[in-house]
Amino acid sequence: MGVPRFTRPKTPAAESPSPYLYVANCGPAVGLSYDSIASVFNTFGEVKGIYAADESGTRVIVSYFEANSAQQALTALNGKSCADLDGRSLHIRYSVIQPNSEAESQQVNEHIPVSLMDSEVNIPGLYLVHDFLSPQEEKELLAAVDERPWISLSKRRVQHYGYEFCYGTRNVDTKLHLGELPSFVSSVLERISSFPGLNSSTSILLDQLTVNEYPPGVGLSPHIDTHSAFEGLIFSLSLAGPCIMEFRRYLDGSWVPDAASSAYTKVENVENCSNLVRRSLYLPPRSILLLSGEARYAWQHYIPHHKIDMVNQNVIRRGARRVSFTFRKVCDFIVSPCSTFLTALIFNKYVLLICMQ
Ligand SMILES: O=C(O)CCC(=O)C(=O)O
Ligand SMILES: [Fe+2]
Repeated sequence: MGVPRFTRPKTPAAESPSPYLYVANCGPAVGLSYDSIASVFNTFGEVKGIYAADESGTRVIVSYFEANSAQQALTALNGKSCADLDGRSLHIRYSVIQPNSEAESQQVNEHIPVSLMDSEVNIPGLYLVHDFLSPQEEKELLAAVDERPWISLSKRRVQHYGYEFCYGTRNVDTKLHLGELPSFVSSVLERISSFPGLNSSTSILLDQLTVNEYPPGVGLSPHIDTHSAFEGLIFSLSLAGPCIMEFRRYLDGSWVPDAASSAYTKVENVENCSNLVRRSLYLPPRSILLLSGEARYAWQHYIPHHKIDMVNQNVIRRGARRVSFTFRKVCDFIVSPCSTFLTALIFNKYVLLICMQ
């Protein structure tokens, strides 16, 4: 957060000396840790930071305090084999700061530590259960959806069961019931009904399923599932490939009703990151995630658009595809932010409105 965004200059003319270097053939995906890169570049002057130049894991930005240090490093290291970096030949150019909007569209993010366990993420209401399915059950579920028609969105494919989710309104048409959830998810629903962590008296009724298929490098934009469309428990089963899911929440400030979605959104610009908290969780295949309470209502969740994820010091490839099954319960009545069916809950400093049964 708050880290400047850099890129490779588009034209050689833009390559005037700067304190920032774009270094190719260098990074965690080729076995070089940020620490080892920093120790080599530190010999030419004080390094301010090393950042991923993109999601490849093979290109980094080395940011110096002084342009002079960058110049020395470039002269000494460019195109030569570097003994302290496994003998790799680095390809180095000056880098430029990217305009914000461009950086945002590429979603070049500063890495945040990735948690493996729900308890490390420390978000109330978020639960992750590993190995919720066996490899055989995973195979059968994938085969079942692959036999059914997919709907192609611009970057991923989806299937809807129970009720169709409309991406334009981020809502469901409750009058258009597509039928019961398919029999191939019966055993999953049964296992969900005794989900660990939930109070045994909590009845778990789920009547909407969205299956998402993500090709490598495709993620999901930050969102909170529409408060008025779905009830309080959202289960997401991960199949085929892994990913990381990130969560973000504003620490303070006011939340306002969003007329289009009936969700609550924060007014300030997301790029003003000073009051934004982010967490990251690794979702392996066959795991299931539950978003409830604060995790469901207050935190946005999203999947960064990466082909590889850095999970601590390990490079994890996304795989040929990731397929998720998201189970939700559609709210039985239409609510608006002013509805008498709304009640206010206070989570930390801000107010959220949720629909009551
Ligand atoms: O793919 C996932 O695990 C999450 C999908 C999701 O957040 C959604 O459909 O709202
Ligand atoms: Fe979601």
